[in-house]
Amino acid sequence: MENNPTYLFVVAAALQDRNGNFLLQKRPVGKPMAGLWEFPGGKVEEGETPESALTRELEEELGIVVDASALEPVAFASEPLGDRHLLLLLYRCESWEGTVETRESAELIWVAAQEMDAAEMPPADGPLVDQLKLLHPISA
Ligand SMILES: Nc1nc2c([nH]c(=O)n2[C@@H]2O[C@H](COP(=O)(O)OP(=O)(O)OP(=O)(O)O)[C@@H](O)[C@H]2O)c(=O)[nH]1
Repeated sequence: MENNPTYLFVVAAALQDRNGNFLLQKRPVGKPMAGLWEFPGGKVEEGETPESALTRELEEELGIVVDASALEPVAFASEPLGDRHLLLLLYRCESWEGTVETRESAELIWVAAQEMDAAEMPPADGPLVDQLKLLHPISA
């Protein structure tokens, strides 16, 4: 019988602006996969729900306040990552309070899902981007 994998439980946001573009941030130097573009987010900590973890991460990383009810599940990734197994839940969010600005000296870009193939992203993100391409346009 195989050992159970150790899960790396991560939540991330596809923040969408009024033009339909999504926010990507560059992973800072010093972290694994530094330099790759990713959706803002991070690990779910003990005692947190996925949604509370994501609202915490968005405030820490970008200085915005998001209501959990504004997080719309859109895709997930499940795949080996090093000696662990990544479970990543991606939510779309198109409403928040405050102005998006990095609190972690990360580079930020707003980009259409159709243009994300040009951005170098972690391997788990390819299928997530494909799902974003299928989404309906944002509500007027
Ligand atoms: N935030 C985010 N993480 C991703 C994405 N794709 C992906 O494979 N990951 C992986 O998910 C994990 C997230 O961990 P992290 O180190 O960013 O989380 P964190 O902010 O809680 O980090 P820290 O507390 O260690 O500083 C990393 O292994 C990262 O490579 C993505 O699009 N966004």
